[in-house]
Amino acid sequence: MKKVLVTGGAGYIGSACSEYLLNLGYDVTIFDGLLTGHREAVDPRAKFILGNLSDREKIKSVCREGKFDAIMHFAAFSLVGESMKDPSKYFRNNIANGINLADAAVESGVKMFVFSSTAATFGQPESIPIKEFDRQIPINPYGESKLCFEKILKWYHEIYGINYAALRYFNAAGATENFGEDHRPETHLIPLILQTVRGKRDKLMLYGDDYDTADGTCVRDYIHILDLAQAHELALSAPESGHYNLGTGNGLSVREIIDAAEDVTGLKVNYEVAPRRPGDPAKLIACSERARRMLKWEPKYESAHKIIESAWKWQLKHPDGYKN
Ligand SMILES: NC(=O)c1ccc[n+]([C@@H]2O[C@H](COP(=O)([O-])OP(=O)(O)OC[C@H]3O[C@@H](n4cnc5c(N)ncnc54)[C@H](O)[C@@H]3O)[C@@H](O)[C@H]2O)c1
Ligand SMILES: O=c1ccn([C@@H]2O[C@H](COP(=O)(O)OP(=O)(O)O[C@H]3O[C@H](CO)[C@@H](O)[C@H](O)[C@H]3O)[C@@H](O)[C@H]2O)c(=O)[nH]1
Repeated sequence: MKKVLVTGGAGYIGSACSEYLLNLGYDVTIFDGLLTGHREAVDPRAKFILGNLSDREKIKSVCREGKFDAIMHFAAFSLVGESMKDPSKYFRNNIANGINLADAAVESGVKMFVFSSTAATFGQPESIPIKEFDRQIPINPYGESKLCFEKILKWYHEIYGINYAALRYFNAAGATENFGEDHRPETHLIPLILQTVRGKRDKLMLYGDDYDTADGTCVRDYIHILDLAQAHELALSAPESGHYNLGTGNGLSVREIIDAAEDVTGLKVNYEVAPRRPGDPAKLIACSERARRMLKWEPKYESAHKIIESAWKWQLKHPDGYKN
C-alpha cells in the first residue's frame, strides 16, 4: 500500500493527510482541480496533477499509468448551505465525478479506496453518541450525496471486490505546522472565531442559543486533522471493508469553543447571538469505538485547547491564508 493517489490533496484535510503519508515514506500523487483548494497547500514532495474528476478519460489514464495501491478520495464540494441552493452541483461532483474515479480505480486494479464521508449522512441523529449503524437520513443534498457514494462503494466492493473504508468525519479542525484551513468563503466556527479575535472580522455570529443543550448553543465533536490523517493511514490496512465514525466522543458547545479560544489567544471574541442557522442539528457527537477497535486508531489531540492552539499558530503564520 505504498503508492497512494490523493484526490483533493490541495484542500484543507487532503493536504494534511498527504503530508502525514509523505512523512511516513509513502509515494503520494495529488490529483486536484484547485476548485476550492490552493496550489500552495500541495506538499512539494508529492507529485501534482492538475485535473478535474469530471474528465473521465483523464482520471482513467492517471490511474492506469500510476498503478496505485490505494486511493484517498477527498475531492468534493462540502458547503451544506450551498447544497440547499444548488443540489445539482453537489450530486454531479460528489456522486457522478466520484463514479468516474471509482471506475478508474476498479479498471486499474486499485486495492483500497478510502473515502471522506461525513456526520452529515446521519441528519438529525436518533440518539447520542451516534453509532455506525444508526439510521442515516440526511437533511441536505450534501449529506445525501455522501451517503449515496458510501452505498456505491459498498456495491463496488460486492461486485468488483475493491476494498473500501468510508470515514465519517465529525467536525474537522486544527492545523499542522504547514497546512491549515483556508476555505473561501470560510463558514467553519474555529477559523471564524480566530479571524474575529485578529480583527479580520468585526464579530462572530453565534447561531442560536435556544437549543436543548446545557448552555443553549449547538454541541459538536471537533476532531484534529492530524487524527483524521492517522485514521486514513490505518484504514489502508483495514481488516474489512466498511464505514467508521471519526470523532473524539467529547461534545463541545459553541460557547465552550469561544471560551477555549479566548484562553488560547488571550483575546476576547466579539460575538452576537443570531437566529439558528437552518439545518443545524443541536448535537453531533461520535461513537468511534469501531475505528478504535478495528483500525487501532488513537486520537492524540483531543482537547479543544490543543486543536485551537494549532489553528491559531497557523493563522498567525498565514494572516491572509494561502497566497495561491
Ligand atoms: N471540513 C470538514 O469539517 C469535513 C467534515 C466531514 C467531511 N468532510 C469531507 O472531507 C473532504 C475534504 O474537505 P475539506 O474541508 O478539505 O474541503 P476543501 O474544499 O478544502 O478540499 C476539497 C479539495 O477537492 C478539490 N476538488 C473538488 N472537486 C474536485 C474535482 N471534481 N476534481 C478535482 N478536484 C476537486 C478542491 O479543489 C479542493 O482542493 C470533503 O470530501 C468533505 O466533504 C469535511
Ligand atoms: O459563524 C458561525 C459558524 C458556525 N457556528 C456554529 O458552530 C457550530 C459548528 O459549525 P461549522 O464549523 O460550520 O460546522 P458544521 O456545520 O457542524 O459542519 C461541519 O461538521 C460536519 C460534521 O459534524 C460536517 O458534515 C460538515 O461538512 C462540516 O462543515 C454549529 O453549531 C454552527 O451553528 C456559529 O455559531 N457561527
